[in-house]
Amino acid sequence: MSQSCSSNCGSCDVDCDSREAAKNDFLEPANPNSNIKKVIGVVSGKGGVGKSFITSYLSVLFNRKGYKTAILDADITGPSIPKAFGLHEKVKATELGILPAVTKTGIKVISVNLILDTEDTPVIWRGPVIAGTVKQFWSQVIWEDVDYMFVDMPPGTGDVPLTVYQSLPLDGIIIVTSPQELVSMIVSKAIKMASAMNIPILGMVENYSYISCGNCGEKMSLFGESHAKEIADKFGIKLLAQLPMDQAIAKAIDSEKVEELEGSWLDEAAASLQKI
Ligand SMILES: Nc1ncnc2c1ncn2[C@@H]1O[C@H](COP(=O)(O)OP(=O)(O)OP(=O)(O)O)[C@@H](O)[C@H]1O
Repeated sequence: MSQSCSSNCGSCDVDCDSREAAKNDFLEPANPNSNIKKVIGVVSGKGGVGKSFITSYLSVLFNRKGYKTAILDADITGPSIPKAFGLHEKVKATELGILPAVTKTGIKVISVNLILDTEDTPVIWRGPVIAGTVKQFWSQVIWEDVDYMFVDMPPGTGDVPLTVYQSLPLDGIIIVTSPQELVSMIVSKAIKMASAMNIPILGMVENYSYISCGNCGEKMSLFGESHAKEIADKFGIKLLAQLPMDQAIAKAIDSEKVEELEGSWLDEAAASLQKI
């Protein structure tokens, strides 16, 4: 702590014990029966860039490596994780807490769609209720023996990402983007929000970077020249991967078989994230 500390972290940028204590004030306690080693948030500046696919496939890769893996779907109004894994049964609860669903290969999942009466029931809840649900997914679910948890965040920089940043002990986030998004200020906002909250940014993933010609294999950019590297360099962030728009990906998600998908697109990203 600096000698001139006023205990007001909002007006000071020194990274000291006092700031760490202030940050921990908002942390939601995990269920007493949980044991979670690492928590990685997956965020995007806007919707539809493939954040849920990246969350799902990273989990699949970590699970294949032998890590006990889990997904907390914090995208309450647009949950797409259960469908990618073909999970449709409601989760059960005991007096100790909620038991997460388990996918065919053993990935633990919680999502609002595993709780609602029907999957097409819209979530018409106000912000604080949505944020409260995310906290409950952390504190009331029994996350027994998890090496890596991936949190699929709602897009944008609103109330729920803020709640996740404050309530969950994130080890870091990755930012998913697409070439067209980069021409706007949106990615910068997401990066700046995480920095303002002192959340480490582990890297950036650009989805829909190109398509490969089925005949000659030539890579074609659909949305013009990528600025991913430029943005990553500007903020001193690692560009972890650039993924193509690939029919096999869309097909695996649509047929609820993301666990059967084979592709090396995120291998290097996963190897880098393993080091945190
Ligand atoms: N690289 C890709 N190639 C082909 N299809 C993809 C790719 N990435 C994602 N998709 C498909 O695009 C759609 C949107 O992806 P996804 O749900 O992951 O986006 P999102 O960013 O999580 O959206 P939201 O923020 O609205 O939840 C899905 O149907 C998914 O299967």
